[in-house]
Amino acid sequence: MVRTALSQTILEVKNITKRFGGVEALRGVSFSVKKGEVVGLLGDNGAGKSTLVRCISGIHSPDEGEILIAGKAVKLDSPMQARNAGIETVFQDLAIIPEFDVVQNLYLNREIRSANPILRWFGWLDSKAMAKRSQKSLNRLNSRIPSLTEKISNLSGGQRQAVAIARAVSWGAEIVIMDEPTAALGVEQSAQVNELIRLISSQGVAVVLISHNMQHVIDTCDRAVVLYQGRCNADVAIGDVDKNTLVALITGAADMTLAQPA
Ligand SMILES: Nc1ncnc2c1ncn2[C@@H]1O[C@H](COP(=O)(O)OP(=O)(O)OP(=O)(O)O)[C@@H](O)[C@H]1O
Repeated sequence: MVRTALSQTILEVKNITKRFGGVEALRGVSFSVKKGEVVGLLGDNGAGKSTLVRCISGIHSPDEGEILIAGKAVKLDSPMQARNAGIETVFQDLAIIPEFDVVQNLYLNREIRSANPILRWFGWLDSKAMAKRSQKSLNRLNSRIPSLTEKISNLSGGQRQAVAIARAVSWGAEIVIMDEPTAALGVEQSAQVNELIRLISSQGVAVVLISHNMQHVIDTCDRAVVLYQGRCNADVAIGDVDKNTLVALITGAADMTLAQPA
């Protein structure tokens, strides 16, 4: 599926190198993502995908290279700095608390405190405001979540993903990175998550998606960036490749480095 991405480049990763002792996990990786674009980040086990995502999320500091947001170089030395730069990452564990309800999870660590100074002093939260804004965020995503007061443990895997994605975009993220969002889901739930990814991209959010599922990549992404042994092996429009080519790029049987845009 190919959609017209908005033309402004929002994320640029330039020549990122990251070493762990003697292991060079990333060797001069560059790629960029436009507003509203969905880019698949592919690669075999150990290719460097998680390390790259961790550099963009402020968890690892690259040894070399730079990251630009909307054309400006940014220092992402902590997850908070990445968040402040408009980058949200939905990791596989989703970082949601099963015993908490939907609103509590959407506002986890960012609770709205009561407007009343006395109640505020006692640490009271503004539940009404959080519920109202949560409803708005979920409406924006055409949510199928039954109730805001539903405990996360009662939701399906796809609905949990939806809560994690809603939390990411409800804070105004311009770039959302997702690590294997459909890995643990069945066919129908995966399709719903894909729909959600397309929806946020149509609202201008740039999405970087780690996936090992080629059909998912073909169905959801505009472009694929393939890592092989820490290097960028290809940066291709999904319309220009088929599943077999993607697999060949991932295993290193093919290399489209020369075909990449300058
Ligand atoms: N904290 C670390 N310390 C040492 N080596 C690391 C560390 N993190 C990653 N590596 C190494 O860096 C390389 C890239 O690993 P990375 O986890 O980024 O790959 P990946 O593409 O995400 O793999 P997978 O699909 O299996 O998650 C591997 O050789 C890995 O062993």
